[in-house]
Amino acid sequence: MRNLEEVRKDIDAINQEMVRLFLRRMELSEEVVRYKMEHQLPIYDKEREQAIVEAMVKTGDPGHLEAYLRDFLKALMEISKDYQQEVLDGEGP
Ligand SMILES: O=C(O)C(=O)C[C@]1(C(=O)O)C=C[C@@H](O)C=C1
Repeated sequence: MRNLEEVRKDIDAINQEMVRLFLRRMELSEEVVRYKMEHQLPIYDKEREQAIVEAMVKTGDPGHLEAYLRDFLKALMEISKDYQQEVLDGEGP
């Protein structure tokens, strides 16, 4: 078994990548909501969310971690929608 410090180093590296990707995803989410505002479309798109989760479960092949992957993706989209609502309300950048 590897020691705690080594494993934490790997987690730190993953966190760095994830933060970069998360912030990029949020930028794209803002782009989407600005499009939606212009075209009078609702923030919430149930079909799109379901399609994302199913596609990621299929390609990610998470095995026994499937429920956690589903929770992770749903949490990401909740955060994305919160941000979109903020932009819509005019509180965004
Ligand atoms: O694809 C969209 O329509 C988005 O607004 C993006 C996004 C997401 O964060 O993935 C957010 C809200 C929608 O309910 C679906 C997906």
